[in-house]
Amino acid sequence: MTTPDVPAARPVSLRPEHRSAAGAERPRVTVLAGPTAVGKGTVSQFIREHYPQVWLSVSATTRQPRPNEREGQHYFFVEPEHFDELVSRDQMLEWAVVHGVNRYGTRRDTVQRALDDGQHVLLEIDLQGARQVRQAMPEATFVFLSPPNWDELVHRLVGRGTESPEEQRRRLETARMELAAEPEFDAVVVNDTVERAARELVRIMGLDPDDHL
Ligand SMILES: Nc1nc2c(ncn2[C@@H]2O[C@H](COP(=O)(O)OP(=O)(O)O)[C@@H](O)[C@H]2O)c(=O)[nH]1
Ligand SMILES: Nc1ncnc2c1ncn2[C@@H]1O[C@H](COP(=O)(O)OP(=O)(O)O)[C@@H](O)[C@H]1O
Repeated sequence: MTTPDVPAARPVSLRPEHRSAAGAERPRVTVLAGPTAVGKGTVSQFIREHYPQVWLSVSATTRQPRPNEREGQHYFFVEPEHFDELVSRDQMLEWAVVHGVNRYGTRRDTVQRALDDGQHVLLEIDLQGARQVRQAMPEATFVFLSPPNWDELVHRLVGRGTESPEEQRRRLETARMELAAEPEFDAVVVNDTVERAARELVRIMGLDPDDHL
């Protein structure tokens, strides 16, 4: 995990109308973070399929697409030069180098547009990005997705089979650090089963988990 040398994140505006009716203090932006392979992508995908009332941000990344991934659906796959340009033009709400090589970031304008449209925004990002959003938007809700236990996390990482043993070791080292950051978050959701975790997350967002497709 590398901390990028970026200036303090500039906020998108969170006006009163960006807060839900459930409470004046409940913001419409929720950040979901957690260690590698805990199931962030899986829970996010469940929410994408079942809760269209949630606007799930699509990140830009410099990494190569995996065979099952679609441009604009999982990520916007961009060249490193394009990513540089987005950063230098201050178009990233947050960004980070994740797992040592690739950059990932959230575009400020798309988040702003979703908020202006009255949507409930969910950002699935890494810990470094969550900390940047915390600076930019302290009113947002920060949710940590946690594994039932360490062995299950290892099992999920190995079972996914997308990383070499060397890369798995590296990610597990990072995961230990990430797990230690749990107290920084407003809420912890244990990803025991995908549906239960997704429902809990939706409830934390101030939405009705029974209101789904
Ligand atoms: N900071 C930041 N992290 C992101 C963003 N999008 C994805 N990530 C994180 O990047 C990491 C790698 O994601 P990915 O390449 O899909 O690999 P995987 O999560 O290990 O399957 C995960 O921890 C994501 O949460 C983003 O826009 N900003
Ligand atoms: N609740 C769960 N129970 C069992 N396996 C899960 C669960 N959530 C995710 N997985 C599996 O764990 C692996 C890692 O999930 P993924 O969503 O890729 O993690 P992340 O995005 O956090 O890196 C995948 O193989 C996925 O199918």
